[in-house]
Amino acid sequence: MNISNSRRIVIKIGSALIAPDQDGCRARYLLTIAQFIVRCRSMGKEVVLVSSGSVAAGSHLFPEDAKNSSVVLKKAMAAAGQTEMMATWDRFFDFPSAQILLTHGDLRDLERYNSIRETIFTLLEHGILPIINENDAVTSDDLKVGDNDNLSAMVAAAADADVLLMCSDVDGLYNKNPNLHEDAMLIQQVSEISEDIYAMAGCATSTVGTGGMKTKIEAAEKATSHGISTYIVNGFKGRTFERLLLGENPGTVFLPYDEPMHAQQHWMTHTASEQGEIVVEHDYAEELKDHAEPLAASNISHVNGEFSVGDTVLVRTAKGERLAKATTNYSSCLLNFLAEQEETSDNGHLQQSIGPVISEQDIAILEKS
Ligand SMILES: Nc1ncnc2c1ncn2[C@@H]1O[C@H](COP(=O)(O)OP(=O)(O)O)[C@@H](O)[C@H]1O
Ligand SMILES: N[C@@H](CCC(=O)OP(=O)(O)O)C(=O)O
Repeated sequence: MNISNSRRIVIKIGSALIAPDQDGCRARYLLTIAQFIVRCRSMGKEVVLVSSGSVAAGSHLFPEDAKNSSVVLKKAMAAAGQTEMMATWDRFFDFPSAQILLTHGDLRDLERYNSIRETIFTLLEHGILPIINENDAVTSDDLKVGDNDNLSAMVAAAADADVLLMCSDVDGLYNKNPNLHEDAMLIQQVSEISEDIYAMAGCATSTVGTGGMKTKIEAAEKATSHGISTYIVNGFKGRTFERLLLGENPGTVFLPYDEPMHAQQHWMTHTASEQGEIVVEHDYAEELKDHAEPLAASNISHVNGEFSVGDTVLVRTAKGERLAKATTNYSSCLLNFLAEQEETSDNGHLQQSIGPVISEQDIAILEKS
């Protein structure tokens, strides 16, 4: 899938394109990108924008010595910069745009995730451009995605997009950081995201970027496993967008999986985070390596952490091997109670009397890492 034959595109814009001088938003690069969005829409494609840059855009409103800033100041910069960024985007368009600010706390909760999907679909249906960013002003370590590359991949999956386009400050993925190595070579196509691909990725070298190439590869893995073709391209160059409209690849393309995951399995694997762990007996672990099997209470060795009915849990072996993520039908409290009864009283049959702790369709088997 390329831009010319795509139906729904998520475009992610890095901070350096929004605020290249780190003193507020600049139109220098955004104008070309906005024109690209207008062209895509006039070709009948639906576009969702994931825009970074609120911190970079807001930093000039704070004293110079605050720039190497504390987390609290960064949140304040994000809150102030977000309005400036939205106003800048809005100036370029003669159609309405809408702001959606998200945290990982929102995306990993299935009810809120579905509500986000509905909002995106309704906006698109009415010709409104959704502009999404992490809600940096309210996040904590526990709640945040932390970088907009991974956020854009989660959004692309939620929006049922067929292309994810990450616009950065380099031409694509190189075999090593091109800003540090003159002989670095551009990788034009990645058909499988292996450890070797991750090994090529370094950190961000700009003062405004977050995550560098590592988070872009993580994002590509999330998106391609959902069947979404993923591009990393240079947003500084106008030619990038002309080539994309011609159906060409001006940067690096990551090919989608031949057999993408089902939506719920994808959400569990790549978006939901585990609330606790269920450690399973050896025989069940062996079966799970082959195929998803309902988990009976008697297959459980013990549980770790606190979780409620409907939460996502990690299923692992006693040795720590990560086997699957799954939705649990019982709380940790009830499972601990049953285990206690099994050990201390004649009520061991209680374990047999309940239904599966995890149902077959609620298991997402994890690839071996
Ligand atoms: N193998 C690599 N190929 C390309 N860029 C790399 C690589 N390793 C590290 N980088 C760095 O990643 C940066 C892009 O990431 P980042 O600064 O987070 O951009 P953005 O703001 O677009 O998300 C590049 O400017 C470069 O310094
Ligand atoms: N949410 C942050 C952006 C975080 C981020 O991932 O930045 P970038 O690496 O420039 O895409 C902000 O708006 O400043």
